[in-house]
Amino acid sequence: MNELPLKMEGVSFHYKAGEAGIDQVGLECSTGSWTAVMGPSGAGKTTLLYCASGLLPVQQGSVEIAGQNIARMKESALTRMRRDHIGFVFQDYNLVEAFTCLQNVMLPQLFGGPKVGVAQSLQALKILGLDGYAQQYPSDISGGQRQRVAIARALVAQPDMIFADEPTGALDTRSSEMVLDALSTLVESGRTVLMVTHDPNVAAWAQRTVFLVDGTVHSICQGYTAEQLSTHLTSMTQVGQGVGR
Ligand SMILES: Nc1ncnc2c1ncn2[C@@H]1O[C@H](COP(=O)(O)OP(=O)(O)OP(=O)(O)O)[C@@H](O)[C@H]1O
Repeated sequence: MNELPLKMEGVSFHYKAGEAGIDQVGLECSTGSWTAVMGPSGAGKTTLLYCASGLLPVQQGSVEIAGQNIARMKESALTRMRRDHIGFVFQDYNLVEAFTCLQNVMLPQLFGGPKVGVAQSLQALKILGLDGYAQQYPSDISGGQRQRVAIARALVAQPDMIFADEPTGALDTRSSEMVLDALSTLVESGRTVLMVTHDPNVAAWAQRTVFLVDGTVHSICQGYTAEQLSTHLTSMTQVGQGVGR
């Protein structure tokens, strides 16, 4: 069995008929790859991520995660799929404030996810530079540390796919680097990451960047530097505004 962790074919979603969304998006992510999604504001980046992860229902096309088409799944099966195969790292961290960092890392098993031991969870916190923070509560730590707790949770749950939406959005440069290092650790351990970002410096950490314009895939750039991505994004923005068409 050698299924792609993520395969999207002809995926369309519109919030209202004839209005903005995404159109006929195709995207394949191979195991252990890191893909960034960039594009002008309103291009459909978050919509793509939500369709890929089953948070929005696909109206046309198919989305396969680990070989299973989620576009036609019932909600209960989709919930199981998310629990067993998907990790989310979003800008608002998704931590439970009433739980310690350690409890947050162990959270997925409360919902029937894979059994994760205390030692394994402490090790994940350690890998993410959070040694000594296990008994702290989210309200007592910084944004970057909170984000790394969310990544530690993704690390122990070992999902096939990790969806990240502006994972460094609210962080300073040093915290951003620690979070991106943490995502690198996940990718090196064979996880697959699809990440939306508006920041070329963040996208440059990924192996390739998909550019969306007006809800469709405009181009895919492999191995670009932050500067090259920035230049490309500027030209996209002009395309998005109708210049250069
Ligand atoms: N809940 C919604 N209802 C209606 N329209 C929406 C909704 N969410 C997003 N849109 C519209 O769909 C389009 C794509 O939005 P999306 O958030 O996916 O873009 P984006 O590329 O992530 O934008 P940004 O970079 O500004 O976050 C935009 O025109 C947006 O206004």
